Amino acid sequence: MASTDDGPAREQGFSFGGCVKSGAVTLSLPETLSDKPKPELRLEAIHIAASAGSQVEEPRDPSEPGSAGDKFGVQLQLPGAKLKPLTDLCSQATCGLEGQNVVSEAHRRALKLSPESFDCSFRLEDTTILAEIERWAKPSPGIGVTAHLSSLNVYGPGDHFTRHKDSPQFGGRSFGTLVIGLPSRYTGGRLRVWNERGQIGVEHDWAKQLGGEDAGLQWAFIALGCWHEVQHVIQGHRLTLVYSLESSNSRDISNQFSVRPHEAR
Ligand SMILES: O=C(O)CCC(=O)C(=O)O
Ligand SMILES: [Fe+2]
Repeated sequence: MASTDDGPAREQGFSFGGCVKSGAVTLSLPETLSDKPKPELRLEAIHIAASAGSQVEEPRDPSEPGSAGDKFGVQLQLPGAKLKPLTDLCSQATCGLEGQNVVSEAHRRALKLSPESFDCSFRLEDTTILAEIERWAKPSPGIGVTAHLSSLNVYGPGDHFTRHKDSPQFGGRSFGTLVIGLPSRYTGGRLRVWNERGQIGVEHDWAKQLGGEDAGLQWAFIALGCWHEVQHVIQGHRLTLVYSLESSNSRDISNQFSVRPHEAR
């Protein structure tokens, strides 16, 4: 898989991203009943024109309180995929509030699945993404990067994640988060990132880029300590793989990753 430069966003060392070429991505889910075949979802960002009989999701007022029960009542038709086997396995995503992990739809409304509950045909190691993160986010040589898959996130209409900072992990060796956007059609759901002082913002608007002839997987790096949010999804489903990034260097490196590149190099 090749990776492409995303221009101005890359100038901001605290968050940058790109696109890796990819065909369809398959998600394999555990068998729910022993006599049923293992469910598989094939995700492709191909636009399907609405036709008679197809179900279309209505945009929802983001301020409208939603319940998990009605969230997937009307399903977006993903080509070759129905999301229900996936969403049935997911749980409501939590967020850290006053030191506690809680479900608060005001702060985060999304579903999530932990890595042991699915298998994904996307292989980060077959891409140049980690090499690019090492190259662009790393101020000094010799720092290796390890990515730990933390979850698959599913954002349906009205779902979002308000502005937050990710928690440090790995005894001070985490330096950021990698988000991979799986191919699906949706609107809204922009990922906005600000530097740690909240002054400069970068926007990763993947919905705009999906579904073209050369659709690929979008990715974004978010340096630890930076504010970020996922804006409300309006239509469709936004599916992301989220990785925590660990540095092989045991020094506290978070400050080095959050400076702008022209200051760092
Ligand atoms: O799904 C995303 O785009 C980002 C999720 C996020 O910020 C997180 O999991 O901490
Ligand atoms: Fe986050």
